[in-house]
Amino acid sequence: MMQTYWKKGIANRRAVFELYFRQMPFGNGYAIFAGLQRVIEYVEQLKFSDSDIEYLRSTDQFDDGFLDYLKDFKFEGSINSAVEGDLVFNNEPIMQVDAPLLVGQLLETALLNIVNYQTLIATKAARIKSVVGDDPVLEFGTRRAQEMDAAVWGTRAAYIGGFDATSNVRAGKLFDIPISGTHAHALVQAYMSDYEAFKAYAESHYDCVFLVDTFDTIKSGVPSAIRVAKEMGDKINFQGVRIDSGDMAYISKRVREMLDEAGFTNAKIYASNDLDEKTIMNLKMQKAKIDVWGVGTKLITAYDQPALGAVYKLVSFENVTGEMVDTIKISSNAIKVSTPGKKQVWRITDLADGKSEGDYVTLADEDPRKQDSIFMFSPDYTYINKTIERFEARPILQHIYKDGKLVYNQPSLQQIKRSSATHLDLLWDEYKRDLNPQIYPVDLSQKCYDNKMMILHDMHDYVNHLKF
Ligand SMILES: Nc1ncnc2c1ncn2[C@@H]1O[C@H](COP(=O)(O)OP(=O)(O)OP(=O)(O)O)[C@@H](O)[C@H]1O
Ligand SMILES: O=P(O)(O)OC[C@H]1O[C@H](OP(=O)(O)OP(=O)(O)O)[C@H](O)[C@@H]1O
Ligand SMILES: O=C(O)c1cccnc1
Repeated sequence: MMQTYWKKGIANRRAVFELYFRQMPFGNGYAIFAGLQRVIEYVEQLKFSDSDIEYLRSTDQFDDGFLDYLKDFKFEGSINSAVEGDLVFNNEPIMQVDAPLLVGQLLETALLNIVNYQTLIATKAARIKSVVGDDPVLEFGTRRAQEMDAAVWGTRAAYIGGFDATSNVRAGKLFDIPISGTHAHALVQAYMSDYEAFKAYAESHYDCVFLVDTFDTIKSGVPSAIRVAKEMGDKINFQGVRIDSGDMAYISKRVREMLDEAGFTNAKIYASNDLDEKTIMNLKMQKAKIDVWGVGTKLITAYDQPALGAVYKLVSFENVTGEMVDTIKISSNAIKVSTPGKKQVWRITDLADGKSEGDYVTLADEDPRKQDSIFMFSPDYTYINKTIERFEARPILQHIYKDGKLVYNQPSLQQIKRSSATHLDLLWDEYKRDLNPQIYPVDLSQKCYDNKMMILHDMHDYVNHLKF
């Protein structure tokens, strides 16, 4: 496509692309945006090396002139985006590229790859965090992640979404995420004895969490952990034990009794084994005595919904006379009809209660802050509407790149994580429940809606009059 644009002389025409997803992941009431840091890293290194160009030449698909042009390629144009940790919803732009057509086109797949994955994992993490409450929850997924990059960036996204620490030490180093972990069954198997293994571990570590389920949790694992903790006394910090199999409600209660009877009332019970928000909620209902949750596979692979499904669509394009013309993608499936025009998303907060009323999608030249009231209506069911009078409108898409230059000061990961929790506080609980949440309104301004309808009718007219 880049070669076509270049050869046909439209490569430098201004094009606006927007990235959005159509359905809320996991049936959740909100999603947590993540991926911007990696998008910036990607854009910063965007160029074609000599070996890239030689490779492209070897495919015999490209003109020499086009390949010469690629030698000096660099990102130019502007990117507006939701910022990491903010809440985002379906059918609203969460990233926007306003750039020469060829540049915007090149970014499509990379941006989708990054935002689709990281937003999905941050959202899954937030769902899990919502059921663990104040208990610590640890990211344990690296061994099951879809390769190493997913493990590291997925860990970062999970941290944004509410996880407290990770067993991925590289993610700890790269992003300053707290690291935490216990030990595996192999250590116990190497000694073929719980007691010998825990003793060896205790003699080589200060902080100790013993994995007690290798042979028999109640008969061997926990008694051995207690014995080692007593023998080592102050020489170690006996943090607790981890259970990784069996009926975790029953076993955790038994383990709690044993630890308490031995005087280790502060020792914590860690649990892992295919946990997710459903199992955790269920274990809590059963009053399982679990203090710390280790979650791996089902978080890092977004097990119950492995793709967010975000798309990247051309919404406006410069015509031959230099005017911007809004574009549409039509489908017989209503949800797949794109909304034309360069847009902005405004989070509307009712000043009376400080809670979010919904998101209001306008064309980019509209500013609801200049209005006394906003008429919000559902674009699918226009009879569902409301007028808001005392409100605050916060723009969700922020300037990240302007005319090729990075203009966004990236906050620290800690700030991002905190901002995510603050944004969630502004959402009514009805949108935050795990099961069948209320649907958060994402409404189009009248101007944006009318523009869409007009273009839709024009395109239908055009198609109906085609003759071949
Ligand atoms: N009391 C409980 N209520 C609901 N789910 C539980 C309870 N206890 C354990 N689970 C979950 O049930 C599943 C049990 O899986 P599975 O049978 O594979 O584990 P296991 O046999 O105990 O151990 P292993 O992983 O070694 O095979 C896990 O997802 C676990 O988190
Ligand atoms: O279950 P997850 O949520 O993915 O959490 C991580 C799992 O990884 C480890 O298991 P391991 O690879 O040793 O296999 P196991 O299932 O036999 O314990 C650990 O003991 C957890 O069970
Ligand atoms: O530290 C742990 O106990 C751990 C880490 C990753 C996966 N499973 C367990």
